[in-house]
Amino acid sequence: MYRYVCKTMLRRLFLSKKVSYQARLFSGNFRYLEVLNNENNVAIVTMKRAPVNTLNSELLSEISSVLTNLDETKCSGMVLTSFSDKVFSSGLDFNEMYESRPATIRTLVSTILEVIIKLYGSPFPTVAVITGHAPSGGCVLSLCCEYRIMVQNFQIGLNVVKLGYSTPLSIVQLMVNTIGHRNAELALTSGRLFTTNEALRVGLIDEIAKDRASAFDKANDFLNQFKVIPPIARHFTKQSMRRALLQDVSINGKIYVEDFVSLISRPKVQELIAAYMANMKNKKKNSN
Ligand SMILES: CCCCC/C=C\C/C=C\CC/C=C/CC(=O)SCCNC(=O)CCNC(=O)[C@H](O)C(C)(C)COP(=O)(O)OP(=O)(O)OC[C@H]1O[C@@H](n2cnc3c(N)ncnc32)[C@H](O)[C@@H]1OP(=O)(O)O
Repeated sequence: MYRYVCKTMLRRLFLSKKVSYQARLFSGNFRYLEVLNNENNVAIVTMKRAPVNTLNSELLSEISSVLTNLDETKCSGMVLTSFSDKVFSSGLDFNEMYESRPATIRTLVSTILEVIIKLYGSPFPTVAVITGHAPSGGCVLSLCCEYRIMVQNFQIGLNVVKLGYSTPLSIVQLMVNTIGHRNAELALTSGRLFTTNEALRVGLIDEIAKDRASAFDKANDFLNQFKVIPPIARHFTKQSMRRALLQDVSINGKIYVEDFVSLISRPKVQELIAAYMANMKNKKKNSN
């Protein structure tokens, strides 16, 4: 009873201030995400898994829940960003891929697949405000958004070949849809990470911002243009543009996941991941 009264009072308080009750409650419910609604009913979703927003199953599953909820509550738009001014996301968590049981890798991979489907196919407009490096899985998250604004002097790209595994077909397609076939082939086969300036030149991002605040201004400008567009017309047009990839993933998703799990589990790939992790640690030690 006491909990009910408190909840009702909180709800009235939030509604009276015209602040989204749902989104406000969200911010307390997640371990690795903060979700706030702005005055335009745009959800600002901030990843906050310190230090570098490594994408483990828990963070991904939180993103997935938020996406479902934003769809159900008909938000007007979403900005995906990072708490950090250095890293947007460092990609999938090696700790869930290295020396892990296939079931652990499977959970990780199917959860990112779930996020990809929901984010790429979301009815509301989406913007990635990339406040730092966005390698691999970090780049994938931003590619699923409709618009990418990146702060200067960082790197973004899909470096997965360097880890010894091939880029899954649908991820290749995401890249091709964004930067074209030729540029995608060159980038993916070499595992290239682009600087912010290079990323703009090739079309991997849409705008450069000098800092977080200016990136948010640009994100608002992007989202505001949709105020005069009927949402259904916008949504169907987005679906038409994205249908091929979404259909492929919903039909073949399970096969992609299993392929990825068996690829990651190969001893050679495990060795490469171990070497890559050791190299990261060494770099850090030498720079200290
Ligand atoms: C659509 C259908 C799809 C079907 C297929 C299904 C699924 C496929 C899905 C997606 C495909 C996309 C593939 C993704 C694979 C990956 O994402 S693998 C991860 C690749 N990531 C990287 O290569 C980046 C590695 N990290 C860095 O380069 C740097 O950390 C950084 C991001 C540039 C930041 O540097 P900074 O100096 O600030 O920090 P540190 O390097 O000191 O890092 C801090 C701390 O965090 C640890 N760490 C960093 N990254 C990871 C990681 N990815 N996993 C685990 N741990 C990580 C690092 O070791 C440090 O730890 P500490 O020394 O203990 O403090």
